Amino acid sequence: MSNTPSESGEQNCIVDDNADSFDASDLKPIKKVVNLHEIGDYAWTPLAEIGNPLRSLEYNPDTKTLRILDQLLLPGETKHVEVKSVEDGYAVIKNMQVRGAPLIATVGTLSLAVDLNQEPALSMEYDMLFSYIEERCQHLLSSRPTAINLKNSINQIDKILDLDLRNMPVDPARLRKSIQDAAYHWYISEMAENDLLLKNATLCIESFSPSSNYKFTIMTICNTGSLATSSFGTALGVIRQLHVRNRLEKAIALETRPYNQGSRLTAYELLHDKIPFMLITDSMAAAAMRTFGVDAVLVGADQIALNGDTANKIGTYSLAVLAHHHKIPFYVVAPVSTINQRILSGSAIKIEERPALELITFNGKPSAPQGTPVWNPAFDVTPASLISGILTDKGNFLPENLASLFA
Ligand SMILES: CSC[C@H]1O[C@H](OP(=O)(O)O)[C@H](O)[C@@H]1O
Repeated sequence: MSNTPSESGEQNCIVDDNADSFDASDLKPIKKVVNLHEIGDYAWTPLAEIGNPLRSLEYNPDTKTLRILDQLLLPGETKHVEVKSVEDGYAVIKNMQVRGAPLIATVGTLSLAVDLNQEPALSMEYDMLFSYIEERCQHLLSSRPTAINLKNSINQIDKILDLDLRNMPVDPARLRKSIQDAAYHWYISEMAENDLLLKNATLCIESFSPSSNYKFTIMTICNTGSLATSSFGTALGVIRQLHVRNRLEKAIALETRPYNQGSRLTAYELLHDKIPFMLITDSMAAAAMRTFGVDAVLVGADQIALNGDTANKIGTYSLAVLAHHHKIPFYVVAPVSTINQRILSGSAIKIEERPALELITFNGKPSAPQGTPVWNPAFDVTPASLISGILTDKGNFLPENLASLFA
């Protein structure tokens, strides 16, 4: 937005429709992170030692069998679906039976491990198997374009393919096992990185506490918990940690139209864990910030550019603008596997558009006339200027310092 003084001295605002950042120069963005080495001793108990999360998936590495919790049916019905191939993996991701950037990567990669344990892969010669794996990976990648974790997990598979090709003599059984081991390693690593992420992020939030027993009120959007990861979650994982550490007053969860990850999934998780919270509509966010003394907004991510611009569920950008206006710290909580090292800014992030039907129906019933024209992007991009910090498994960063992770 730029102002050009008229002859009378009044200022005429010329709105720059292409401005990708909210530049309210009278409001300085809150930029503050703290890391473990700055705090010293920090009593920490991994959530895994406290309780079991809701499990979004079950994988048996011996039998190579995979089941996922069908999130389209939650909260009304708890039903598991077998994933027996990459095609099944593609379908459950595309249909959002599983969703959440970290979980998408883990389910997609494990579906490849399952696929290679049966025909036709089992009887393929090396060259055909190699091409088959490449094609199946590309198919998985086409399921949902914005969540970068899947691309990063498939990059690991590509590295194995390259290495295996140089390891003579070629052996299809060895190749299958390498890919299956890598998929399982990605799954186990996702859980390990979640613990580190929660330690770093919770420490950072707690370090802003005005007293040692202060309880935080945290606002969050979408679902970033055990139903978006293989473990306890990112932003919602921090809310879990604050609760078990007796440092949470309440969470304020946005329902997150139109898929309603907040009302259907986050409320489901918070009730399951008996965590104090309240559900609000997306349109209530500003009034809630003004009414309930929100201490911080914590959100997840689907893709983070090297400058810290962050793609996340649609509505996140408006939440960042509101947080900025209300002088509330706004944090992105995400594993490093959500960072896209190949892009410098958020303008390069491809935003997935979801089917119109998801916007004009609710629970299968019309919520708008058939044929209503809609715009239904699944994500938006929050500029780094509105982000107080990016909290990761490898440390907490001011957005402008994020690229140092890869220097
Ligand atoms: C752990 S971050 C999950 C991330 O993914 C969600 O999107 P979707 O439900 O469409 O997969 C949302 O953007 C969350 O922040």
